[in-house]
Amino acid sequence: MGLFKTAALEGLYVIEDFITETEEQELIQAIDSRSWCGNGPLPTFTDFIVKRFKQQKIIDFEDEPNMCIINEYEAGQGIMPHTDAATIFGPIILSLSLLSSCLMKFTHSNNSETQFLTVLPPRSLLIMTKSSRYDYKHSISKDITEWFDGGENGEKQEIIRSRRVSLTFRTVRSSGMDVDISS
Ligand SMILES: O=C(O)CCC(=O)C(=O)O
Ligand SMILES: [Fe+2]
Repeated sequence: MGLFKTAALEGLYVIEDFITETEEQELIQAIDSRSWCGNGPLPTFTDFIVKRFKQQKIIDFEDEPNMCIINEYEAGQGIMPHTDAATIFGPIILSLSLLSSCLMKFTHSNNSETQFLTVLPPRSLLIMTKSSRYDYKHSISKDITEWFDGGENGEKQEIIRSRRVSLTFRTVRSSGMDVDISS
């Protein structure tokens, strides 16, 4: 398992093979077989992931995520640049990628020319903290084919996008819990 710090962006990490292929398949089956929208405790199929966060000391016990959002991207879909709301969510954002690789772009909020790209391979865990979490916007393009030339051996890596599912774990801050986001 390789933990690497991506492109010298403070607080950004990607852990490859955070889950196995079997676990990935089981998660997809669980996600595809039900409607998982709603409030309440995290779905039980995510229990082993949260346990692993603790085992690997990725989170402190008091920072245990209390929210998981599942995003699905078909080829040709992405997510616009944004910073996860600092007033609502805690300091650590964790995103587990399933099925397809993609590139995530980090653009500095005060200087759009300062950008970093990182590959999110399937089964990898993205850890976004500190500067990467607060000072940058993150986005995923709609491109079906992407190129990444920040690899270790300097070779360009081609990424062909297909269906990607991500599980993003966050801690809703207790003060944020009082915010009525339905109106
Ligand atoms: O799909 C991802 O990995 C990121 C999702 C995301 O940035 C969000 O839901 O705020
Ligand atoms: Fe986000």
